[in-house]
Amino acid sequence: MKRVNTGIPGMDEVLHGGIPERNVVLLSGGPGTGKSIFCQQFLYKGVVDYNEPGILVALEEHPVQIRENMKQFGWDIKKFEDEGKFAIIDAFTYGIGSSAKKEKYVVNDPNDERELIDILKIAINDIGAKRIGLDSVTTLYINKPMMARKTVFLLKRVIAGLGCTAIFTSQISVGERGFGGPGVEHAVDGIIKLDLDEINGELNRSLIVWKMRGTSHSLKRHPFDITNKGIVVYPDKVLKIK
Ligand SMILES: Nc1ncnc2c1ncn2[C@@H]1O[C@H](COP(=O)(O)OP(=O)(O)OP(=O)(O)O)[C@@H](O)[C@H]1O
Repeated sequence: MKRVNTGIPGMDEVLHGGIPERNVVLLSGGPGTGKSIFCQQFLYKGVVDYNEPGILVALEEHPVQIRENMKQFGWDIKKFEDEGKFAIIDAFTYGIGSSAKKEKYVVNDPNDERELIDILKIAINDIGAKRIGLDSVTTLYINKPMMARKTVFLLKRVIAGLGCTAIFTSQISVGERGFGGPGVEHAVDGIIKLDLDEINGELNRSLIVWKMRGTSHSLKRHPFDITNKGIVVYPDKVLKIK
């Protein structure tokens, strides 16, 4: 089976070789745990190191802000957007008129999953995308939890059907035990949980792979850092939080 390298140092070791191709992975965590950075690194390194075009579906942040945030890690995506190897789908600035017009791919109503899927399909075909990051999937069903499973399956069919591999970020509260609700947790192919825990007066970052269809993987809680070059995972270290 083909695997997709995450582009995150140490992470492929934790996944025993990378994410199985066409998997949709839920990247779940509380506020500030590093979900957006993980997702952006997966996409950026995909283009730069593996020549795999990527699409970021932006539901939580302004595309301009995303480009700026990525730059602080040295990830300048504008160049790759111009070369047709990277695309941002703006599903954030809807309803505020002119600023949305500056973006090439714009979703006018993210509550209409058909529109989102149509634009996603166009963008995938335009750039030959292999990787999708959707930040965050929570936004798509926060007002309609009964629709979560249906929405995720719709997206999964399109993404896997077109040969892409995806990371969907999922927002949970501090201390919450789940990953984003049963409808979503069972529908996705993989779950990676990012955590921030206070130990001896200091916040510690760690992650754990809860499930990953198509591969064995580490069952340990691995510490990771966010550096000025992005996320680094320590596959040989284990963090005990209890
Ligand atoms: N240049 C940097 N170097 C080190 N750490 C950084 C840097 N930039 C941001 N961070 C850390 O990353 C955190 C934000 O990460 P990120 O935006 O990926 O979180 P998130 O899980 O998506 O959060 P939310 O759900 O609240 O949007 C910051 O709170 C900060 O601790």
